[in-house]
Amino acid sequence: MTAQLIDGKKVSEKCLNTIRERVAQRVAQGLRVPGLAVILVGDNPASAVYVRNKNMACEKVGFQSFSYHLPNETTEDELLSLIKKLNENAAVDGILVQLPLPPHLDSQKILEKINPDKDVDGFHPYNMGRLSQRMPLMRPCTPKGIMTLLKEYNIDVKGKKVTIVGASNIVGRPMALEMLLAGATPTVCHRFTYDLDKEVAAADIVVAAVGKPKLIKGEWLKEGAIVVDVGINRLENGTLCGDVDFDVAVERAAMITPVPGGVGPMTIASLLENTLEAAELRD
Ligand SMILES: Nc1nc(=O)c2c([nH]1)NC[C@@H]1CN(c3ccc(C(=O)N[C@@H](CCC(=O)O)C(=O)O)cc3)C=[N+]21
Repeated sequence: MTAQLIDGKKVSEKCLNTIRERVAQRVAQGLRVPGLAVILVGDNPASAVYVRNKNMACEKVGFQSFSYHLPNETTEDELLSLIKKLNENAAVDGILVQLPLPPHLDSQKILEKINPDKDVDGFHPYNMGRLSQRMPLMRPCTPKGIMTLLKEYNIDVKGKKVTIVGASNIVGRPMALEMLLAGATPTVCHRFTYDLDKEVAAADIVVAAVGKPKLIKGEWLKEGAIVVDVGINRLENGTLCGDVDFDVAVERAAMITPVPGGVGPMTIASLLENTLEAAELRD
């Protein structure tokens, strides 16, 4: 069996079209265009690519985008005063501080200063707490995008065993909360997990979010599993590769997301959805 590809690029374009129409309706009603502010500190080359993709997506849907590229030496006070200014700016509905930040900046401390109503990443403890208590407001973009993608492909997660590999604040943990909310039975694996291969083999759905190329072997998968690969690893030859050994996995899985063109574009679609929702809530 060869797995069906889950086309995140296609689904994300459909999401962006819906957003574009809703923005046009807002404008027709005399409402303001949603505004998204993206702050990039330093010059991580991968971050620069993502920020460019976000700006292009904003343009596509008709959002106003505010882009801040600060030098690597930016101090905590300087970054906090920019966040304060954006919290107070009525034209800004969403604020995103691109991670990772340079090591001298404490990202947790900084993210907590974003007004939770404008926290379109969903990383503020208030929004994480809301999700953990089954009352989500702003939902972290990558897990949200994955839930949208599964729904588009009519994959019902209720009752399914879902193994999530990676327990980060930005993907693994909120992914587990989204899966719980949707009625799945999630298991979260991390660096101290014994027998990762057995945890993966038990899963109906595997979500890989560790950032280690081909860590998840195709042979581990249950025959007919659904595989969601969040990893974006740039190899020395310049090509991108996921956390799953795709070539073997594609022969065992029923469905699989490619890298690129899988989860990445859905993350951006969710970010724009969150920004539109933030604007609607602030109207
Ligand atoms: N505060 C914050 N929020 C984030 O949402 C956030 C972040 N920081 N830091 C980095 C990660 C990563 N991320 C991606 C966004 C788009 C693609 C994307 O568009 N990927 C395309 C192209 C990838 C490429 O060509 O490099 C694809 O997978 O097809 C990937 C990854 C958002 N992140």
